[in-house]
This record gives sequence, structure tokens and C-alpha cells, in this order.
Amino acid sequence: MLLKDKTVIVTGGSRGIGRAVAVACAQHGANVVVSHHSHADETIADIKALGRGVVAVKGDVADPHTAQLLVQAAVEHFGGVDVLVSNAGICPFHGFLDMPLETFQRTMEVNLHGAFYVTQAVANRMKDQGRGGSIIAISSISALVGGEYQTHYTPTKAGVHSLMQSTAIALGKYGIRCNSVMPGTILTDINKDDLSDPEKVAYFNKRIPLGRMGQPEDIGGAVVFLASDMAAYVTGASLLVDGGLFVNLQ
Ligand SMILES: NC(=O)C1=CN([C@@H]2O[C@H](COP(=O)(O)OP(=O)(O)OC[C@H]3O[C@@H](n4cnc5c(N)ncnc54)[C@H](OP(=O)(O)O)[C@@H]3O)[C@@H](O)[C@H]2O)C=CC1
Ligand SMILES: C[C@H](O)[C@@H]1OC(=O)[C@H](O)[C@@H]1O
Repeated sequence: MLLKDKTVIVTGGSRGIGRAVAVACAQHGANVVVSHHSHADETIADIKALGRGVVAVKGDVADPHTAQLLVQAAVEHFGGVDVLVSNAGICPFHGFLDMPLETFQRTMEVNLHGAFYVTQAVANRMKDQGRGGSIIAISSISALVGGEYQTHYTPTKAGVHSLMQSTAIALGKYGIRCNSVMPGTILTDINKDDLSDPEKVAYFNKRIPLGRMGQPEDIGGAVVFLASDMAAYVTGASLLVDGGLFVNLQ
């Protein structure tokens, strides 16, 4: 049990990577607060089945108030917060030259501004608690490489990675570690439509040295490690979890 009796906040914990991360933390003994903006019934059931505490908070991470609600829920239900996983994100694929303003703005507001708001709110609580903590942003391989239909999205993933580098410096004095996880292509709702193209699926499966695209569960271990005392001297770092996709040029 690497996270016994820790309290973990996971934004976007209702589906996909966030749900898998929330369950992985609970499997390692954590109580979990998950944010969503629709429902998180399945995640709640998963975590209760593990005998751990779980609270779901409905809110849009692009609204700074949601971050306050998450901290408040962690304090009220579990006495504080030890780990933040800033995971909530969107990727509405769209071409660059005709990108609608609202698509660009919304992607920035959810993925980058939302990460900033929740990181700042949780870090302030962690500082007041005086026992350090671990903050993990779910960045992406897309922080390091581009995508024709992701010109609005890849800057946000690079941005959250950079946010962790700078907050690692700002928060080290409080014993708060900040790191990013960079998933490759993971089969979730975010890319369900994009990966309905068999040619794209074949391209990824050929390009990825491990021969398959990732599952949300493939991300949980990296997050639990960075959340735990196993990573006590790790901050300002990033961890690619991509099956070897990034390094495979030829
Ligand atoms: N899948 C992949 O290949 C990769 C994903 N990532 C990153 O992983 C993270 C999770 O993505 P993934 O699990 O694939 O996506 P999904 O679309 O499967 O899940 C997105 C999650 O984010 C929540 N969410 C979306 N918008 C908001 C919002 N405005 N406020 C609060 N919660 C919100 C959703 O909540 P709700 O259910 O209520 O809509 C849902 O829980 C993202 O940051 C993404 O950029 C990084 C690399 C690769
Ligand atoms: C949405 C993409 O398919 C997914 O998200 C990312 O960050 C990477 O670009 C993945 O391919």
C-alpha cells in the first residue's frame, strides 16, 4: 500500500484516465475526491467496492471556484489533501486555419487555466497543512510533439508540463513535489472518434514498440509512484508512459 490513508484529489475522475488513476490510488489505500461535470457514478462504485472513501464534486475546472470546492470537500470529508492529480482535459480535434475562436479558448481554459486554478488552490492548502504533498499534472506526449488537428491542444499539454516545472521550484520549500505524466495514445472517449479510422489505428499499432495503444489502467502505476514516498526526491520531472511511441522514429 503506497498511499495508505492519503487523500487524493483527481480532476476529471469520472471516465478514462482519471477514473483509472482514482481507482489505482484507492487500490493503494487512498481516499479520493473526484471532480466531474456530468456524473462519476462508476468511479464511486469502483472505489467503494475497494472499501475506500470517495466523494464526487460536480464542477467545471475552467471555473476557479471548482478548485475551492474540491479542496473544501477533501477537508470536510477526509481532513485535508495529500495528492492532487490534475487530469481533466479535452481535445476537440480541429484544423488550424479555420479553428473556431471558442474551440481554442475553451481548450485553453479547461486544460491549462483549469490546471493552474486547481494546482494553486491545493498548493495553498498543502502549505497551510505543513506536511508537504505531491502534485501531478497529466500532460502528454503531445507536450513534446505536434498534431495537425491539435494546434489548440498541444500547447496546453506543454503548458501543464511547464507549470509543474515552475511550481516544483515555487513549492519545494514547503515539501510539495510537482511532476507531470505524459501518456502516449490511450484508448478513451477523448479520441474515440479520431481512432475510428482503421488506418490511424494501424499506424499507431505499428509505430508503438510495445505493439498496442495504451489503456487508462496503464497510467495508474506512474501516478501512484509519483504520488508516493517512493518518489520522495522527484520533483520538476516528467514521465513518459507511451509504449515507446515518442522515441520510435525508425
Ligand atoms: N487519451 C489519451 O490518449 C491521452 C490523454 N491525455 C490527457 O489525459 C487527460 C484525461 O483524458 P482522457 O481520460 O483520455 O479523456 P476522457 O474524455 O476520457 O475524460 C475526460 C475527463 O475530464 C473531465 N472533464 C472534461 N472537461 C472538464 C471540465 N471542464 N471540468 C471538469 N472535468 C472535465 C471529464 O468529465 P465528464 O465525464 O464529466 O465529462 C472526464 O472525467 C486529459 O488531460 C488528456 O489531455 C494525455 C495524453 C494522451
Ligand atoms: C487526444 C489524443 O488522441 C491523445 O491525447 C494526447 O494527448 C495525445 O495526442 C493522444 O494521441
